[in-house]
Amino acid sequence: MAPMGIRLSPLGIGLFCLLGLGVLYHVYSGFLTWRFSSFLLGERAGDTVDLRELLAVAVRAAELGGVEVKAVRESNKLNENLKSKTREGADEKMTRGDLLSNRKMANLIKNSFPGVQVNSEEHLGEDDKEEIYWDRVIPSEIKEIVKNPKLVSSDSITIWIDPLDATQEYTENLINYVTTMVCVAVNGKPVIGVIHKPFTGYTAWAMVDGGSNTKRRASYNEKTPTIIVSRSHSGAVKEVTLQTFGNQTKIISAGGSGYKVLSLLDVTGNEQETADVYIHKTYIKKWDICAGNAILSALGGHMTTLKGDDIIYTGSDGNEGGLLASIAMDHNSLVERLSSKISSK
Ligand SMILES: Nc1ncnc2c1ncn2[C@@H]1O[C@H](COP(=O)(O)O)[C@@H](OP(=O)(O)O)[C@H]1O
Ligand SMILES: [Mg+2]
Ligand SMILES: [Mg+2]
Ligand SMILES: [Mg+2]
Repeated sequence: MAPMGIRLSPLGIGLFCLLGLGVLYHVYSGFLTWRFSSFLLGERAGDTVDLRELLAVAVRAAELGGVEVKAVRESNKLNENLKSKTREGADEKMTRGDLLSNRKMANLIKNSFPGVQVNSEEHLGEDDKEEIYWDRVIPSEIKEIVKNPKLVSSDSITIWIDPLDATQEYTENLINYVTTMVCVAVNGKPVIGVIHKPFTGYTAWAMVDGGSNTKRRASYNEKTPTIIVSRSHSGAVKEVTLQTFGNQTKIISAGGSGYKVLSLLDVTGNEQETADVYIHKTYIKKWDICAGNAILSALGGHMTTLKGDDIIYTGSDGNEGGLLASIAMDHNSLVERLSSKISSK
């Protein structure tokens, strides 16, 4: 008999310890898995990263950012302010939705892959840092489509984040145009694209030579295409489009570069208009277009400057040459049709 009247059986002690270990494992497993695989995979500059993991974290980041975007819009406290002016003199707005989404997206990606270059539209200050990590679980939907890991050097990677695309429309409560986007470029080529619609919950993703959860439509009108263009940064795009494709050409004005790329795909049932070609005439930033470019490339489509040049997603954040995006069409012939009209505008 023990002094306090409690008999300590070795079996009981063993079971108690096992239970305790189980609880500790449950609480810390995500963190430990992350630490351990960081150690194994290595995310310091010059080491390798798995593109399939980057795809999974990009999807997670776009979804988490989307939660913030939606919550701020629903709170009606946008704290809208003027960030700057575009070259054409339009207001470049920023809201609490842009900032909070950026905070989630940029922290998640930077913390989980500290060795890769991340360029985000919004600034992440010291006070904005958050200890959030990806749990390193690749969703089964991704594993079923992208069967194998794809290792590349982390030095070759540039990630582009747009925490809220179509801010102008967001402030006008035209929420269907709004997306969050992540793009992974390898040696400047857009290879992974994620476009998420926070207000419908739809996410399109694709990896070049890897697979995609979205597809092209069954048919496109190449002869008299429906053209989708910007509603708030249009420049002379309508004029040029009508001169190129004729006065009967249907032009859709829509907000958001992510939204306009989705309009070229088979995403019916997600509150999407559909179009055949996306044209943008003014200056635009790489975080606005990289994800769409990657998705189109993965599906066999094209996004180029208006002159047909590839856009390189390293270095400066601006794209000077406008934008022409198409899929399942003779892209070169579109470039030729446009080029004579562009040079005179
Ligand atoms: N001339 C320009 N200068 C700077 N950004 C531009 C631009 N034209 C378009 N953009 C950006 O490209 C995105 C899509 O624009 P649009 O809706 O006009 O097609 C928007 O991104 P953000 O909302 O992320 O800032 C917008 O700010
Ligand atoms: Mg944008
Ligand atoms: Mg933005
Ligand atoms: Mg912006």
